[in-house]
Amino acid sequence: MKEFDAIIIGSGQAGVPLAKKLALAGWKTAIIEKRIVGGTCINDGCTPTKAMVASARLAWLAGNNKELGIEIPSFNVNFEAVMARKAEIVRQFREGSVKGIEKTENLTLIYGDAKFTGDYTLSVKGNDGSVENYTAKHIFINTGESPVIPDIEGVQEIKYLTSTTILELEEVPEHLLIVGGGYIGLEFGQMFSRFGAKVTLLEHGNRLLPKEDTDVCEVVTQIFKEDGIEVFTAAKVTRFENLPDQKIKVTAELGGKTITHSCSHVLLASGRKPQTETLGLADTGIKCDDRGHIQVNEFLETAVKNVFALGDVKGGPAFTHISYNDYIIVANNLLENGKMSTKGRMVPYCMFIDPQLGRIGITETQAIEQGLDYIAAKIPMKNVARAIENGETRGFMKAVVDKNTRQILGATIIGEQGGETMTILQMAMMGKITYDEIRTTIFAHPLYAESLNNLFMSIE
Ligand SMILES: Cc1cc2nc3c(=O)[nH]c(=O)nc-3n(C[C@H](O)[C@H](O)[C@H](O)COP(=O)(O)OP(=O)(O)OC[C@H]3O[C@@H](n4cnc5c(N)ncnc54)[C@H](O)[C@@H]3O)c2cc1C
Ligand SMILES: NC(=O)c1ccc[n+]([C@@H]2O[C@H](COP(=O)([O-])OP(=O)(O)OC[C@H]3O[C@@H](n4cnc5c(N)ncnc54)[C@H](O)[C@@H]3O)[C@@H](O)[C@H]2O)c1
Repeated sequence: MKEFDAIIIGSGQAGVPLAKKLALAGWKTAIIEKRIVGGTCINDGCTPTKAMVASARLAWLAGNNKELGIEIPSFNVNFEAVMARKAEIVRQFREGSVKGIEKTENLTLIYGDAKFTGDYTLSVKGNDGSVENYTAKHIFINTGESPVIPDIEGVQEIKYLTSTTILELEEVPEHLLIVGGGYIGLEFGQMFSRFGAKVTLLEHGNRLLPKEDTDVCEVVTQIFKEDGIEVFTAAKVTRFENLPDQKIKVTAELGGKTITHSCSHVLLASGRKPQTETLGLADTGIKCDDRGHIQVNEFLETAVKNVFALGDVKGGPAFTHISYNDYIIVANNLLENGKMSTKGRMVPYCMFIDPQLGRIGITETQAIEQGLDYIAAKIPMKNVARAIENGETRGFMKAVVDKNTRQILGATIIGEQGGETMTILQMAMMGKITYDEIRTTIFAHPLYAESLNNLFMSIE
Protein backbone atom coordinates (compact mmCIF):
# COMPACT_ATOMS: atom_id res chain seq x y z
CA MET A 1 0.00 0.00 0.00
CA LYS A 2 1.54 3.32 -1.08
CA GLU A 3 0.97 6.18 1.36
CA PHE A 4 0.38 9.87 0.65
CA ASP A 5 -0.71 12.86 2.69
CA ALA A 6 -3.23 13.75 0.00
CA ILE A 7 -4.71 12.00 -3.03
CA ILE A 8 -6.75 13.83 -5.63
CA ILE A 9 -8.95 11.71 -7.91
CA GLY A 10 -9.44 13.44 -11.26
CA SER A 11 -7.40 16.14 -12.93
CA GLY A 12 -10.26 18.57 -13.48
CA GLN A 13 -10.49 22.28 -12.85
CA ALA A 14 -10.21 21.88 -9.08
CA GLY A 15 -7.94 18.84 -8.94
CA VAL A 16 -4.88 20.15 -10.73
CA PRO A 17 -4.50 23.48 -8.91
CA LEU A 18 -5.30 21.83 -5.57
CA ALA A 19 -2.72 19.08 -6.12
CA LYS A 20 -0.05 21.67 -6.93
CA LYS A 21 -0.98 23.88 -3.98
CA LEU A 22 -0.91 21.03 -1.46
CA ALA A 23 2.37 19.67 -2.83
CA LEU A 24 3.97 23.12 -2.70
CA ALA A 25 2.84 23.38 0.92
CA GLY A 26 4.90 20.27 1.62
CA TRP A 27 2.17 17.62 1.50
CA LYS A 28 3.18 14.37 -0.20
CA THR A 29 0.49 14.43 -2.90
CA ALA A 30 -0.73 12.19 -5.73
CA ILE A 31 -3.17 13.05 -8.49
CA ILE A 32 -4.86 10.14 -10.25
CA GLU A 33 -6.31 10.53 -13.75
CA LYS A 34 -8.00 7.75 -15.69
CA ARG A 35 -7.92 9.43 -19.10
CA ILE A 36 -5.99 12.59 -19.95
CA VAL A 37 -4.94 15.53 -17.81
CA GLY A 38 -7.15 18.59 -17.87
CA GLY A 39 -10.58 17.02 -17.50
CA THR A 40 -13.68 18.18 -19.32
CA CYS A 41 -12.92 21.88 -19.59
CA ILE A 42 -9.64 21.54 -21.45
CA ASN A 43 -10.28 18.37 -23.41
CA ASP A 44 -14.01 18.11 -24.13
CA GLY A 45 -15.65 21.29 -22.91
CA CYS A 46 -14.87 24.98 -22.76
CA THR A 47 -11.54 25.09 -24.60
CA PRO A 48 -12.40 23.12 -27.76
CA THR A 49 -15.92 24.51 -28.03
CA LYS A 50 -14.93 28.13 -27.60
CA ALA A 51 -12.15 27.71 -30.17
CA MET A 52 -14.74 26.30 -32.60
CA VAL A 53 -17.29 29.01 -31.71
CA ALA A 54 -14.67 31.59 -32.78
CA SER A 55 -14.37 29.95 -36.21
CA ALA A 56 -18.15 29.63 -36.53
CA ARG A 57 -18.58 33.31 -35.73
CA LEU A 58 -16.16 34.26 -38.46
CA ALA A 59 -18.09 32.13 -40.94
CA TRP A 60 -21.28 33.86 -39.89
CA LEU A 61 -19.72 37.33 -40.22
CA ALA A 62 -18.42 36.41 -43.66
CA GLY A 63 -21.92 35.50 -44.75
CA ASN A 64 -23.75 38.38 -43.05
CA ASN A 65 -21.87 41.51 -43.93
CA LYS A 66 -23.74 43.24 -46.73
CA GLU A 67 -25.46 45.56 -44.29
CA LEU A 68 -22.05 46.88 -43.23
CA GLY A 69 -21.08 47.53 -46.84
CA ILE A 70 -18.60 44.73 -47.17
CA GLU A 71 -19.43 42.04 -49.69
CA ILE A 72 -17.72 38.68 -49.55
CA PRO A 73 -19.17 36.91 -52.58
CA SER A 74 -18.21 33.45 -51.38
CA PHE A 75 -16.26 31.78 -48.64
CA ASN A 76 -15.37 28.25 -47.60
CA VAL A 77 -15.47 26.58 -44.23
CA ASN A 78 -12.25 24.56 -44.05
CA PHE A 79 -13.51 22.24 -41.35
CA GLU A 80 -10.27 20.30 -41.24
CA ALA A 81 -8.43 23.53 -40.42
CA VAL A 82 -11.06 24.52 -37.85
CA MET A 83 -10.62 21.18 -36.09
CA ALA A 84 -6.82 21.25 -36.37
CA ARG A 85 -6.71 24.72 -34.77
CA LYS A 86 -9.02 23.51 -32.00
CA ALA A 87 -6.88 20.41 -31.43
CA GLU A 88 -3.70 22.47 -31.24
CA ILE A 89 -5.16 24.84 -28.63
CA VAL A 90 -6.36 21.86 -26.58
CA ARG A 91 -2.92 20.22 -26.90
CA GLN A 92 -1.17 23.38 -25.69
CA PHE A 93 -3.48 23.77 -22.69
CA ARG A 94 -3.22 20.08 -21.78
CA GLU A 95 0.54 19.89 -22.13
CA GLY A 96 0.91 23.06 -20.08
CA SER A 97 -1.12 21.39 -17.37
CA VAL A 98 0.92 18.15 -17.49
CA LYS A 99 4.19 20.11 -17.35
CA GLY A 100 2.88 22.12 -14.40
CA ILE A 101 2.16 18.89 -12.51
CA GLU A 102 5.43 17.21 -13.46
CA LYS A 103 7.62 20.08 -12.34
CA THR A 104 5.89 20.40 -8.96
CA GLU A 105 7.91 18.90 -6.13
CA ASN A 106 6.11 16.39 -3.86
CA LEU A 107 3.51 15.71 -6.58
CA THR A 108 3.06 12.36 -8.35
CA LEU A 109 0.85 11.93 -11.42
CA ILE A 110 -0.69 8.46 -11.63
CA TYR A 111 -2.63 7.33 -14.71
CA GLY A 112 -5.38 4.89 -13.81
CA ASP A 113 -8.99 4.34 -12.76
CA ALA A 114 -9.37 4.94 -9.02
CA LYS A 115 -11.88 3.09 -6.87
CA PHE A 116 -12.43 3.34 -3.11
CA THR A 117 -11.88 0.13 -1.12
CA GLY A 118 -12.49 1.89 2.23
CA ASP A 119 -12.83 5.44 3.54
CA TYR A 120 -9.15 6.25 3.03
CA THR A 121 -7.98 3.48 0.69
CA LEU A 122 -8.07 3.24 -3.08
CA SER A 123 -7.23 0.65 -5.69
CA VAL A 124 -6.08 2.05 -9.01
CA LYS A 125 -6.26 0.04 -12.21
CA GLY A 126 -3.60 1.28 -14.59
CA ASN A 127 -4.06 1.39 -18.35
CA ASP A 128 -1.79 -1.70 -18.60
CA GLY A 129 -4.17 -3.66 -16.35
CA SER A 130 -1.90 -3.52 -13.28
CA VAL A 131 -3.52 -2.72 -9.93
CA GLU A 132 -1.90 -0.67 -7.14
CA ASN A 133 -3.30 0.21 -3.71
CA TYR A 134 -3.00 3.64 -2.15
CA THR A 135 -3.95 5.34 1.09
CA ALA A 136 -4.01 8.97 2.20
CA LYS A 137 -5.13 11.00 5.20
CA HIS A 138 -6.94 13.41 2.90
CA ILE A 139 -8.77 12.43 -0.29
CA PHE A 140 -10.29 14.88 -2.77
CA ILE A 141 -12.81 13.68 -5.36
CA ASN A 142 -12.86 15.72 -8.56
CA THR A 143 -14.19 13.17 -11.02
CA GLY A 144 -16.60 15.43 -12.92
CA GLU A 145 -19.55 14.38 -15.05
CA SER A 146 -20.15 12.63 -18.38
CA PRO A 147 -22.94 12.90 -20.97
CA VAL A 148 -26.28 11.26 -20.20
CA ILE A 149 -27.44 8.80 -22.85
CA PRO A 150 -31.25 9.07 -22.65
CA ASP A 151 -33.14 5.82 -22.54
CA ILE A 152 -34.95 6.19 -25.87
CA GLU A 153 -35.93 3.22 -28.03
CA GLY A 154 -33.25 2.44 -30.62
CA VAL A 155 -30.60 4.74 -29.13
CA GLN A 156 -28.04 1.95 -28.83
CA GLU A 157 -28.59 0.89 -32.45
CA ILE A 158 -27.64 4.25 -33.97
CA LYS A 159 -24.25 5.94 -34.12
CA TYR A 160 -25.13 8.90 -31.91
CA LEU A 161 -22.78 11.76 -31.03
CA THR A 162 -22.17 13.22 -27.58
CA SER A 163 -20.54 16.55 -26.70
CA THR A 164 -17.26 14.59 -26.54
CA THR A 165 -17.42 12.59 -29.78
CA ILE A 166 -18.75 15.49 -31.85
CA LEU A 167 -15.35 17.11 -31.29
CA GLU A 168 -13.77 14.36 -33.40
CA LEU A 169 -15.96 14.82 -36.50
CA GLU A 170 -14.00 15.07 -39.73
CA GLU A 171 -16.78 16.59 -41.81
CA VAL A 172 -19.61 19.00 -41.20
CA PRO A 173 -22.81 16.94 -40.85
CA GLU A 174 -25.36 17.45 -43.58
CA HIS A 175 -28.22 17.49 -41.07
CA LEU A 176 -27.49 17.52 -37.35
CA LEU A 177 -30.45 16.74 -35.10
CA ILE A 178 -29.85 17.74 -31.48
CA VAL A 179 -31.75 16.23 -28.56
CA GLY A 180 -31.76 18.81 -25.75
CA GLY A 181 -31.96 22.60 -25.83
CA GLY A 182 -29.62 23.47 -22.94
CA TYR A 183 -26.14 25.03 -23.04
CA ILE A 184 -24.56 22.20 -25.01
CA GLY A 185 -27.39 21.85 -27.51
CA LEU A 186 -27.54 25.59 -28.15
CA GLU A 187 -23.78 26.19 -28.40
CA PHE A 188 -23.21 23.26 -30.78
CA GLY A 189 -26.45 23.95 -32.65
CA GLN A 190 -25.56 27.47 -33.63
CA MET A 191 -21.93 26.56 -34.26
CA PHE A 192 -22.72 23.73 -36.69
CA SER A 193 -25.42 25.75 -38.40
CA ARG A 194 -22.76 28.37 -39.08
CA PHE A 195 -20.40 25.70 -40.41
CA GLY A 196 -23.11 24.84 -42.96
CA ALA A 197 -25.10 22.00 -41.38
CA LYS A 198 -28.87 21.95 -41.36
CA VAL A 199 -29.67 21.92 -37.63
CA THR A 200 -32.83 20.73 -35.89
CA LEU A 201 -33.21 21.12 -32.10
CA LEU A 202 -35.67 18.98 -30.15
CA GLU A 203 -36.22 20.04 -26.54
CA HIS A 204 -38.67 18.15 -24.36
CA GLY A 205 -39.36 21.10 -22.03
CA ASN A 206 -41.94 23.70 -22.98
CA ARG A 207 -39.20 26.17 -23.81
CA LEU A 208 -35.47 26.51 -24.24
CA LEU A 209 -33.46 27.48 -21.14
CA PRO A 210 -36.26 26.95 -18.61
CA LYS A 211 -34.22 28.37 -15.70
CA GLU A 212 -34.07 31.79 -17.36
CA ASP A 213 -36.82 34.41 -17.63
CA THR A 214 -39.28 33.84 -20.48
CA ASP A 215 -38.01 36.94 -22.34
CA VAL A 216 -34.55 35.31 -22.50
CA CYS A 217 -35.99 32.13 -23.93
CA GLU A 218 -38.06 34.09 -26.45
CA VAL A 219 -35.15 36.16 -27.74
CA VAL A 220 -32.81 33.14 -27.95
CA THR A 221 -35.46 31.16 -29.84
CA GLN A 222 -35.96 34.11 -32.18
CA ILE A 223 -32.20 34.41 -32.79
CA PHE A 224 -31.97 30.68 -33.58
CA LYS A 225 -34.92 30.80 -35.94
CA GLU A 226 -33.44 33.84 -37.74
CA ASP A 227 -30.21 31.88 -38.09
CA GLY A 228 -32.19 29.15 -39.88
CA ILE A 229 -32.18 26.61 -37.04
CA GLU A 230 -35.32 24.53 -36.60
CA VAL A 231 -36.43 24.63 -32.96
CA PHE A 232 -39.10 22.31 -31.55
CA THR A 233 -40.04 22.55 -27.87
CA ALA A 234 -42.33 20.21 -25.92
CA ALA A 235 -41.01 17.51 -28.27
CA LYS A 236 -40.68 14.03 -26.80
CA VAL A 237 -38.29 11.87 -28.81
CA THR A 238 -39.69 8.34 -28.80
CA ARG A 239 -37.56 6.38 -31.25
CA PHE A 240 -34.36 6.26 -33.31
CA GLU A 241 -33.97 3.99 -36.36
CA ASN A 242 -31.22 3.48 -38.92
CA LEU A 243 -32.35 4.08 -42.49
CA PRO A 244 -30.71 2.27 -45.42
CA ASP A 245 -29.00 5.42 -46.79
CA GLN A 246 -26.83 6.00 -43.65
CA LYS A 247 -29.51 8.33 -42.37
CA ILE A 248 -31.19 8.18 -38.98
CA LYS A 249 -34.94 8.46 -38.55
CA VAL A 250 -35.98 10.28 -35.39
CA THR A 251 -39.58 10.03 -34.22
CA ALA A 252 -41.02 12.45 -31.68
CA GLU A 253 -44.38 13.31 -30.15
CA LEU A 254 -45.27 16.96 -30.51
CA GLY A 255 -48.57 18.45 -29.33
CA GLY A 256 -50.42 15.14 -29.77
CA LYS A 257 -48.94 14.58 -33.22
CA THR A 258 -46.13 12.28 -34.31
CA ILE A 259 -43.34 13.97 -36.25
CA THR A 260 -40.35 12.34 -37.93
CA HIS A 261 -37.01 13.67 -39.11
CA SER A 262 -34.49 11.94 -41.26
CA CYS A 263 -31.04 13.31 -40.41
CA SER A 264 -27.39 12.44 -41.00
CA HIS A 265 -26.24 12.84 -37.36
CA VAL A 266 -27.81 12.88 -33.89
CA LEU A 267 -26.21 14.77 -30.99
CA LEU A 268 -27.41 13.76 -27.53
CA ALA A 269 -27.26 16.92 -25.41
CA SER A 270 -29.78 16.08 -22.74
CA GLY A 271 -27.63 16.69 -19.66
CA ARG A 272 -24.66 15.21 -17.79
CA LYS A 273 -24.37 12.72 -14.93
CA PRO A 274 -21.78 12.46 -12.13
CA GLN A 275 -18.89 10.04 -12.56
CA THR A 276 -19.52 8.21 -9.29
CA GLU A 277 -20.96 4.91 -10.52
CA THR A 278 -17.63 3.04 -10.53
CA LEU A 279 -15.97 4.91 -7.64
CA GLY A 280 -16.76 2.18 -5.10
CA LEU A 281 -18.53 4.64 -2.79
CA ALA A 282 -20.65 1.82 -1.31
CA ASP A 283 -17.48 0.70 0.48
CA THR A 284 -17.20 4.09 2.22
CA GLY A 285 -19.29 6.37 4.40
CA ILE A 286 -19.53 8.92 1.56
CA LYS A 287 -23.15 9.72 0.68
CA CYS A 288 -24.66 10.53 -2.71
CA ASP A 289 -28.01 12.07 -3.67
CA ASP A 290 -30.49 10.22 -5.87
CA ARG A 291 -28.75 11.41 -9.07
CA GLY A 292 -25.38 10.12 -7.85
CA HIS A 293 -23.87 13.49 -6.93
CA ILE A 294 -21.67 13.37 -3.83
CA GLN A 295 -23.27 15.15 -0.90
CA VAL A 296 -21.09 17.82 0.71
CA ASN A 297 -21.54 20.62 3.22
CA GLU A 298 -20.69 24.27 2.52
CA PHE A 299 -17.00 23.50 3.13
CA LEU A 300 -17.15 20.75 0.48
CA GLU A 301 -16.64 18.07 3.12
CA THR A 302 -18.31 14.69 2.50
CA ALA A 303 -19.79 12.58 5.27
CA VAL A 304 -16.29 11.11 5.81
CA LYS A 305 -13.84 13.35 7.68
CA ASN A 306 -11.03 14.70 5.48
CA VAL A 307 -12.64 13.44 2.28
CA PHE A 308 -13.82 16.28 0.06
CA ALA A 309 -15.71 16.51 -3.26
CA LEU A 310 -15.11 19.38 -5.66
CA GLY A 311 -16.47 20.46 -9.05
CA ASP A 312 -19.34 18.97 -11.04
CA VAL A 313 -19.34 15.66 -9.15
CA LYS A 314 -20.91 17.31 -6.10
CA GLY A 315 -23.86 18.71 -8.14
CA GLY A 316 -24.95 22.34 -8.28
CA PRO A 317 -23.80 24.75 -10.96
CA ALA A 318 -21.53 22.87 -13.39
CA PHE A 319 -19.05 25.46 -14.54
CA THR A 320 -15.28 25.59 -14.71
CA HIS A 321 -15.09 28.73 -12.56
CA ILE A 322 -17.20 27.04 -9.86
CA SER A 323 -14.91 24.02 -9.81
CA TYR A 324 -11.91 26.36 -9.59
CA ASN A 325 -13.57 28.26 -6.74
CA ASP A 326 -14.13 24.94 -4.94
CA TYR A 327 -10.34 24.51 -5.04
CA ILE A 328 -9.85 28.01 -3.59
CA ILE A 329 -12.24 27.23 -0.73
CA VAL A 330 -10.67 23.89 0.18
CA ALA A 331 -7.07 25.11 -0.16
CA ASN A 332 -7.76 28.23 1.88
CA ASN A 333 -9.44 26.30 4.68
CA LEU A 334 -6.81 23.57 4.85
CA LEU A 335 -3.65 25.58 4.37
CA GLU A 336 -4.50 29.03 5.64
CA ASN A 337 -6.85 28.21 8.47
CA GLY A 338 -9.63 29.93 6.55
CA LYS A 339 -13.37 29.54 6.87
CA MET A 340 -14.37 30.01 3.26
CA SER A 341 -17.59 28.33 2.15
CA THR A 342 -19.89 27.94 -0.83
CA LYS A 343 -22.69 29.75 1.02
CA GLY A 344 -23.94 32.78 -0.86
CA ARG A 345 -21.18 32.72 -3.45
CA MET A 346 -21.85 34.43 -6.75
CA VAL A 347 -22.45 32.19 -9.74
CA PRO A 348 -21.87 34.17 -12.92
CA TYR A 349 -22.17 32.32 -16.22
CA CYS A 350 -22.12 32.93 -19.88
CA MET A 351 -23.60 30.93 -22.71
CA PHE A 352 -21.40 31.28 -25.75
CA ILE A 353 -24.04 31.57 -28.40
CA ASP A 354 -23.88 34.63 -30.53
CA PRO A 355 -24.87 37.17 -29.29
CA GLN A 356 -23.76 35.96 -25.88
CA LEU A 357 -25.96 35.42 -22.85
CA GLY A 358 -24.28 36.72 -19.68
CA ARG A 359 -26.00 36.08 -16.35
CA ILE A 360 -25.42 36.93 -12.72
CA GLY A 361 -27.59 36.87 -9.59
CA ILE A 362 -31.32 36.32 -9.52
CA THR A 363 -33.71 36.38 -12.45
CA GLU A 364 -36.86 38.48 -12.46
CA THR A 365 -38.85 35.25 -12.04
CA GLN A 366 -36.90 34.47 -8.87
CA ALA A 367 -37.50 38.02 -7.59
CA ILE A 368 -41.25 37.44 -8.00
CA GLU A 369 -41.10 33.97 -6.44
CA GLN A 370 -39.18 35.34 -3.45
CA GLY A 371 -41.70 38.17 -3.03
CA LEU A 372 -38.98 40.83 -3.28
CA ASP A 373 -39.65 44.53 -3.55
CA TYR A 374 -37.80 44.92 -6.84
CA ILE A 375 -37.64 46.95 -10.03
CA ALA A 376 -36.63 45.44 -13.38
CA ALA A 377 -34.74 47.76 -15.72
CA LYS A 378 -34.57 46.69 -19.35
CA ILE A 379 -33.41 48.16 -22.64
CA PRO A 380 -33.29 46.47 -26.03
CA MET A 381 -29.93 46.20 -27.76
CA LYS A 382 -31.40 48.18 -30.65
CA ASN A 383 -31.22 51.21 -28.30
CA VAL A 384 -27.54 50.61 -27.53
CA ALA A 385 -25.32 52.89 -29.61
CA ARG A 386 -22.42 50.45 -29.88
CA ALA A 387 -24.73 47.61 -30.91
CA ILE A 388 -26.14 49.74 -33.73
CA GLU A 389 -22.63 50.73 -34.85
CA ASN A 390 -21.49 47.11 -34.80
CA GLY A 391 -24.61 45.89 -36.61
CA GLU A 392 -25.71 43.38 -33.95
CA THR A 393 -28.85 44.72 -32.30
CA ARG A 394 -30.38 41.44 -31.17
CA GLY A 395 -30.96 40.91 -27.45
CA PHE A 396 -31.37 43.15 -24.43
CA MET A 397 -29.85 44.37 -21.16
CA LYS A 398 -31.86 43.71 -18.04
CA ALA A 399 -31.17 44.19 -14.35
CA VAL A 400 -33.22 43.40 -11.27
CA VAL A 401 -32.64 45.95 -8.50
CA ASP A 402 -33.80 46.20 -4.91
CA LYS A 403 -36.30 49.07 -4.61
CA ASN A 404 -35.10 49.99 -1.12
CA THR A 405 -31.32 49.45 -1.07
CA ARG A 406 -31.11 50.35 -4.80
CA GLN A 407 -28.53 47.62 -5.20
CA ILE A 408 -28.38 45.20 -8.10
CA LEU A 409 -29.74 41.72 -7.39
CA GLY A 410 -29.24 40.17 -10.80
CA ALA A 411 -28.53 40.91 -14.43
CA THR A 412 -29.04 39.35 -17.84
CA ILE A 413 -27.26 40.66 -20.88
CA ILE A 414 -27.95 39.14 -24.28
CA GLY A 415 -25.80 40.92 -26.75
CA GLU A 416 -22.38 41.14 -28.29
CA GLN A 417 -19.86 40.92 -25.41
CA GLY A 418 -22.82 40.14 -23.12
CA GLY A 419 -20.58 38.18 -20.76
CA GLU A 420 -18.17 41.08 -20.32
CA THR A 421 -20.96 43.61 -19.70
CA MET A 422 -22.56 41.25 -17.18
CA THR A 423 -19.25 41.11 -15.34
CA ILE A 424 -19.29 44.88 -14.84
CA LEU A 425 -22.59 44.48 -13.02
CA GLN A 426 -21.18 41.55 -11.06
CA MET A 427 -18.41 43.85 -9.80
CA ALA A 428 -21.05 46.45 -8.93
CA MET A 429 -22.91 43.81 -6.93
CA MET A 430 -19.73 42.86 -5.09
CA GLY A 431 -19.00 46.49 -4.26
CA LYS A 432 -22.66 47.14 -3.36
CA ILE A 433 -22.73 49.98 -5.86
CA THR A 434 -26.27 51.27 -6.32
CA TYR A 435 -28.01 51.67 -9.64
CA ASP A 436 -28.16 55.48 -9.14
CA GLU A 437 -24.37 55.53 -9.04
CA ILE A 438 -24.09 53.49 -12.24
CA ARG A 439 -26.67 55.71 -13.87
CA THR A 440 -24.32 58.70 -13.56
CA THR A 441 -20.95 56.93 -13.81
CA ILE A 442 -18.78 58.09 -16.70
CA PHE A 443 -18.05 55.15 -19.01
CA ALA A 444 -15.95 55.62 -22.13
CA HIS A 445 -17.99 56.31 -25.24
CA PRO A 446 -19.14 54.28 -27.12
CA LEU A 447 -18.62 51.13 -25.11
CA TYR A 448 -21.41 48.67 -24.40
CA ALA A 449 -20.77 49.58 -20.74
CA GLU A 450 -21.83 53.14 -21.47
CA SER A 451 -25.37 51.90 -22.03
CA LEU A 452 -25.55 50.86 -18.40
CA ASN A 453 -26.28 54.59 -17.82
CA ASN A 454 -29.34 54.25 -20.06
CA LEU A 455 -30.32 50.89 -18.58
CA PHE A 456 -30.73 52.44 -15.15
CA MET A 457 -32.12 55.72 -16.46
CA SER A 458 -34.97 53.61 -17.85
CA ILE A 459 -36.12 53.10 -14.26
CA GLU A 460 -37.37 56.66 -13.89
C1 LIG B 1 -19.21 20.82 -24.34
C2 LIG B 1 -19.03 21.53 -23.02
C3 LIG B 1 -18.79 22.89 -23.01
C4 LIG B 1 -18.60 23.55 -21.79
N1 LIG B 1 -18.38 24.90 -21.81
C5 LIG B 1 -18.21 25.55 -20.63
C6 LIG B 1 -17.92 26.94 -20.63
O1 LIG B 1 -17.82 27.59 -21.66
N2 LIG B 1 -17.73 27.55 -19.43
C7 LIG B 1 -17.82 26.85 -18.25
O2 LIG B 1 -17.61 27.44 -17.19
N3 LIG B 1 -18.09 25.53 -18.23
C8 LIG B 1 -18.29 24.87 -19.40
N4 LIG B 1 -18.52 23.53 -19.39
C9 LIG B 1 -18.60 22.84 -18.08
C10 LIG B 1 -17.16 22.59 -17.56
O3 LIG B 1 -16.41 21.95 -18.56
C11 LIG B 1 -17.21 21.74 -16.31
O4 LIG B 1 -18.06 22.36 -15.37
C12 LIG B 1 -15.83 21.62 -15.70
O5 LIG B 1 -14.91 21.10 -16.60
C13 LIG B 1 -15.95 20.73 -14.45
O6 LIG B 1 -14.72 20.31 -14.05
P1 LIG B 1 -14.51 19.35 -12.84
O7 LIG B 1 -13.37 19.93 -12.13
O8 LIG B 1 -15.72 19.09 -12.07
O9 LIG B 1 -14.14 17.93 -13.48
P2 LIG B 1 -13.71 17.49 -14.91
O10 LIG B 1 -13.03 18.57 -15.66
O11 LIG B 1 -14.87 16.85 -15.56
O12 LIG B 1 -12.58 16.40 -14.60
C14 LIG B 1 -12.84 15.18 -14.02
C15 LIG B 1 -11.65 14.27 -14.31
O13 LIG B 1 -11.72 13.15 -13.47
C16 LIG B 1 -11.31 12.01 -14.20
N5 LIG B 1 -11.88 10.84 -13.53
C17 LIG B 1 -13.19 10.52 -13.40
N6 LIG B 1 -13.34 9.38 -12.68
C18 LIG B 1 -12.09 8.98 -12.35
C19 LIG B 1 -11.59 7.87 -11.63
N7 LIG B 1 -12.40 6.96 -11.10
N8 LIG B 1 -10.26 7.75 -11.50
C20 LIG B 1 -9.42 8.67 -12.04
N9 LIG B 1 -9.83 9.74 -12.73
C21 LIG B 1 -11.15 9.90 -12.88
C22 LIG B 1 -11.88 12.26 -15.58
O14 LIG B 1 -11.21 11.49 -16.55
C23 LIG B 1 -11.62 13.76 -15.74
O15 LIG B 1 -10.36 14.01 -16.32
C24 LIG B 1 -18.67 22.83 -20.58
C25 LIG B 1 -18.90 21.44 -20.59
C26 LIG B 1 -19.07 20.80 -21.80
C27 LIG B 1 -19.30 19.31 -21.81
N1 LIG C 1 -21.12 28.08 -21.56
C1 LIG C 1 -21.14 27.29 -20.52
O1 LIG C 1 -20.85 27.69 -19.40
C2 LIG C 1 -21.49 25.84 -20.70
C3 LIG C 1 -21.52 25.28 -21.97
C4 LIG C 1 -21.84 23.93 -22.08
C5 LIG C 1 -22.13 23.18 -20.96
N2 LIG C 1 -22.08 23.77 -19.74
C6 LIG C 1 -22.40 23.00 -18.52
O2 LIG C 1 -22.71 21.66 -18.85
C7 LIG C 1 -23.96 21.30 -18.29
C8 LIG C 1 -24.63 20.27 -19.14
O3 LIG C 1 -25.11 20.84 -20.35
P1 LIG C 1 -26.34 20.23 -21.12
O4 LIG C 1 -26.73 21.18 -22.20
O5 LIG C 1 -26.06 18.81 -21.49
O6 LIG C 1 -27.42 20.11 -19.99
P2 LIG C 1 -28.59 21.10 -19.56
O7 LIG C 1 -29.15 20.49 -18.35
O8 LIG C 1 -28.17 22.51 -19.54
O9 LIG C 1 -29.63 20.97 -20.77
C9 LIG C 1 -30.19 19.75 -21.15
C10 LIG C 1 -31.48 20.03 -21.87
O10 LIG C 1 -31.94 18.81 -22.46
C11 LIG C 1 -33.32 18.69 -22.21
N3 LIG C 1 -33.63 17.26 -22.28
C12 LIG C 1 -33.35 16.31 -21.36
N4 LIG C 1 -33.75 15.10 -21.81
C13 LIG C 1 -34.30 15.30 -23.03
C14 LIG C 1 -34.90 14.45 -23.98
N5 LIG C 1 -35.00 13.13 -23.78
N6 LIG C 1 -35.37 14.99 -25.13
C15 LIG C 1 -35.25 16.31 -25.34
N7 LIG C 1 -34.69 17.17 -24.47
C16 LIG C 1 -34.23 16.67 -23.34
C17 LIG C 1 -33.54 19.34 -20.86
O11 LIG C 1 -34.87 19.73 -20.70
C18 LIG C 1 -32.57 20.51 -20.93
O12 LIG C 1 -33.15 21.67 -21.48
C19 LIG C 1 -24.71 22.62 -18.21
O13 LIG C 1 -25.71 22.57 -17.23
C20 LIG C 1 -23.63 23.60 -17.87
O14 LIG C 1 -23.48 23.66 -16.48
C21 LIG C 1 -21.77 25.08 -19.58
